[in-house]
Amino acid sequence: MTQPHAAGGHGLRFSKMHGAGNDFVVVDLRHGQPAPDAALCRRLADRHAGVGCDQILTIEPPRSANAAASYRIWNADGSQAQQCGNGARCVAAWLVRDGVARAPRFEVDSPAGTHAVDVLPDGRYRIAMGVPDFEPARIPMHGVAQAADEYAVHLDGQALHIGAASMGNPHALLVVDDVDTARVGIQGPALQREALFPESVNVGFAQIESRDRIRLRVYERGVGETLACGSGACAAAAILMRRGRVDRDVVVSLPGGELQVAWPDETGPIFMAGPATFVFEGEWLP
Ligand SMILES: N[C@H](CCC[C@H](N)C(=O)O)C(=O)O
Repeated sequence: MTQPHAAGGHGLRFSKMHGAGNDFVVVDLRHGQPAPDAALCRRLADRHAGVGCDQILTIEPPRSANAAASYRIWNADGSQAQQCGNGARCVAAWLVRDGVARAPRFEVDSPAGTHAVDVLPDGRYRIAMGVPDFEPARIPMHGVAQAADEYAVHLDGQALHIGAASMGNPHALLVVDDVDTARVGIQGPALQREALFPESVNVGFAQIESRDRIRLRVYERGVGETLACGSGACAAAAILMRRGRVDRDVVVSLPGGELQVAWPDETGPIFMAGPATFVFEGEWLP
């Protein structure tokens, strides 16, 4: 596959960004360059021989009438994903810097839908992340007829109870007493391998500190544990709000930073606010 070439250069120009420590290579494909294939994504994501990132985000022409642009998402292992909350904020910041999106409010399209973006006075970005979906067939979960607050799974030699939701991408949640001692590296990949999740799953481990504060670690599909997961923060908050364990507006504290998640109306979108940071600009040499 030929390398997508930026105009004038020999290589692929990119922006390195992160959202609360979840880091990205952002590539502008609005001028017809081909999307990266799985092999190129793996090379870009490699933290020794490549740039190093959790996901690759592409900026592409809008798919809906009023959006400034659309984006797509590839994990470090080359697999494609339908949503990336931290990535959505970085795409929004990229579009504002590029001048194609006008603060304070515009829209972006993801594979999961169209999202309103608010540029907040403190420099954070708030994304309407869509309505969390608890329907097992759409998460997807295999062999589960009815949505429930908890599902029993036998994992890591224990009988565990998980929550599950889709933000366009699949999420499972385990509530733990202490995220610092949670068996993230064992139970995360083990749950991903379960037939229960035919498309694998992002696995969150949540400690409820108060009714308006959750600590969360996420073992992501296609990456492993990341410093933050925006769609995972939304899924965790939505699951715990639905169970009545937390209020409708919570701080989600992840190893890489804090996100604010609010879900005022169960029939409406869940909102996630947080930072988006530019780190450097680069050129990928073929
Ligand atoms: N690993 C995820 C995609 C990235 C999600 C995460 N980085 C976020 O901020 O939402 C998946 O395969 O569904």
